[in-house]
Amino acid sequence: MSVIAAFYGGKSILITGATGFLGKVLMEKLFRTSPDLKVIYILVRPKAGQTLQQRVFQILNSKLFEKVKEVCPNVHEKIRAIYADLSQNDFAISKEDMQELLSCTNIIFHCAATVRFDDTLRHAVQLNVTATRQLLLMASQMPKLEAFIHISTAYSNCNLKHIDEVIYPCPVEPKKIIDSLEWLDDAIIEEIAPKLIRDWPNIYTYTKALGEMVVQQESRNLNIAIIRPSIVGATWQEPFPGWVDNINGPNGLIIAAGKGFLRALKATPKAVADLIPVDTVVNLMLAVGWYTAVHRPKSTLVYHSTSGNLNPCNWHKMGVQVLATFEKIPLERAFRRPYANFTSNNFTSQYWNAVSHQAPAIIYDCYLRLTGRKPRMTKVMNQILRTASMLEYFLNRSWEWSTYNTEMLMSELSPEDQRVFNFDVRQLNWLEYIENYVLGVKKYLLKEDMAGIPEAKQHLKRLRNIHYLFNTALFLIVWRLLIARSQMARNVWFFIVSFCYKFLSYFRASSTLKV
Ligand SMILES: CCCCCCCCCCCCCCCCCCCCCCCCCCCC(=O)SCCNC(=O)CCNC(=O)[C@H](O)C(C)(C)COP(=O)(O)OP(=O)(O)OC[C@H]1O[C@@H](n2cnc3c(N)ncnc32)[C@H](O)[C@@H]1OP(=O)(O)O
Ligand SMILES: NC(=O)C1=CN([C@@H]2O[C@H](COP(=O)(O)OP(=O)(O)OC[C@H]3O[C@@H](n4cnc5c(N)ncnc54)[C@H](OP(=O)(O)O)[C@@H]3O)[C@@H](O)[C@H]2O)C=CC1
Repeated sequence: MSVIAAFYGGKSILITGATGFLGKVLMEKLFRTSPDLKVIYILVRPKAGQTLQQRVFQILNSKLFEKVKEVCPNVHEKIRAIYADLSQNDFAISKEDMQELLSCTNIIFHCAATVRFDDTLRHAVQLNVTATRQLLLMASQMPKLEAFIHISTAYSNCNLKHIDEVIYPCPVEPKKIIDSLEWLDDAIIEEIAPKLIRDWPNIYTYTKALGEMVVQQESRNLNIAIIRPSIVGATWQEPFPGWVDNINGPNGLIIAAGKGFLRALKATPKAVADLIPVDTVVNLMLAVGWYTAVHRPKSTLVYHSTSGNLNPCNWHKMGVQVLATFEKIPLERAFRRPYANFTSNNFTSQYWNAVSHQAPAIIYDCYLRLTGRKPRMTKVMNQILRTASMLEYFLNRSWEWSTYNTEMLMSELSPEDQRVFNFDVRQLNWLEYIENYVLGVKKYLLKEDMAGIPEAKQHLKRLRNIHYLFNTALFLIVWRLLIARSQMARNVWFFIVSFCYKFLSYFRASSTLKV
């Protein structure tokens, strides 16, 4: 019997960000391995015209939860969705709900955050810093609380090259920033933001660093741990390989590459691609929850959930495998054939952007205009290039994350727990993982049917023929223009034609002789 699974039995667990990528996989694993848990409270806001109940219904009826329904048929009775908006005072939770949360919660997993790189400083601080402080305040009033697990990011200190499992101080106190945002107006805040974030690449990583500092400062006598995942990718094994449901991080770029929009990336091929499967992160979270509650370490422990130092993969290997998978399993209705290059050189990158991205988009938009349709490709292309440029910082650098605490925890687990809550990334086979990942993007994110693969392959063949035809036509036009204008080009042309003629005459003569 798994000790960790048994630990969560009978527990009341509070999860923020349960409707997000990580939150959903966390809930799934909890229900599957500890079906006898008491209740999972989730803090949810209505979104996109859906009520809380509709959102929960949709999650429970998704493919991700198919196995859970077999193991825990009354799963819907064990989820209690509580109306909450983490950017509001007291999270806008009703008095009765707050009372229940305060008196019953045993474990907290704080996953909610804004993960947008370009959010406003005000909103990112509200969510990634102030909300964390508020939740810690709530936690301090929970008599039954055993552990508070805060999810940060491995990139919260990406201004450093070597990152240890410790909380680093930020140049400006989070409290000072929170206070000043109360009276500064939005225009001034956006003006001072670049000065505040200094050598952090974006508001997201900066506010996640502030969030960690808040955890350290407001920890009181709570049992707290921080988990720092790197780039969270599709599931590796559980509940099935390749599950993914949003376009963050690599996912959007994989789609853009598969559809033939993105054919070059400014990336350093040898830089470490520090991806970590979402189920590995979740297994670590659950193990940390157990360890923090049962062993009560004296200080707040930080755990890195990264792959680079234990089982490194670089962008070259990843890119090649992504393309190899698209050869076997192409995406439907591609714009161009998937083909791409990683370049770390500015000039080459700009050249590829002009030739491989912008020019085809403009040509296609001209074609749409000529056929009476609305041009849209330039807009799509600009959006993709903007996203790629936002991720560039992470594609051109490598970091070293130490993993002493994570390895220590692994050694503390029983063999059964090491199997059920496996977070040993050394066992990951990258080629297999990436293939399943790409397949998952096609099936679960784009909802493409596997029966459409022969047609998708046929479509790629047509695109290849169009490509050859276009290049030949372009060559002939350029050549024709050159011949009309330059004597040298004419001389070269006559030389080639007479050479071919002589070659053909010789070939015909020698074949006649043989007969
Ligand atoms: C030698 C070489 C040989 C071989 C070469 C082979 C080459 C193969 C080439 C390609 C193969 C691809 C291989 C995979 C490479 C993967 C690289 C992945 C890098 C990832 C680095 C991530 C680092 C993360 C570090 C931190 C990790 C974290 O802690 S957390 C979370 C990460 N957060 C995010 O990812 C959020 C990022 N997104 C944003 O901040 C915003 O979306 C934005 C600023 C990028 C855009 O904002 P905007 O308001 O303009 O747009 P939005 O409304 O959000 O969306 C508009 C449309 O854009 C689409 N979109 C959004 N995000 C992406 C995306 N990531 N990729 C693609 N498209 C995206 C979105 O769908 C919208 O579309 P429409 O709805 O149609 O308008
Ligand atoms: N994905 C990644 O690559 C990585 C993620 N992380 C960290 O993991 C955690 C989870 O990330 P991930 O699941 O990918 O992110 P998602 O964007 O998928 O999920 C974010 C969650 O936060 C919730 N949320 C956001 N704003 C509010 C609000 N005002 N009130 C209530 N809930 C809100 C969202 O709810 P709603 O559905 O209503 O929007 C959603 O459930 C984050 O802390 C992130 O920093 C760390 C490293 C990498």
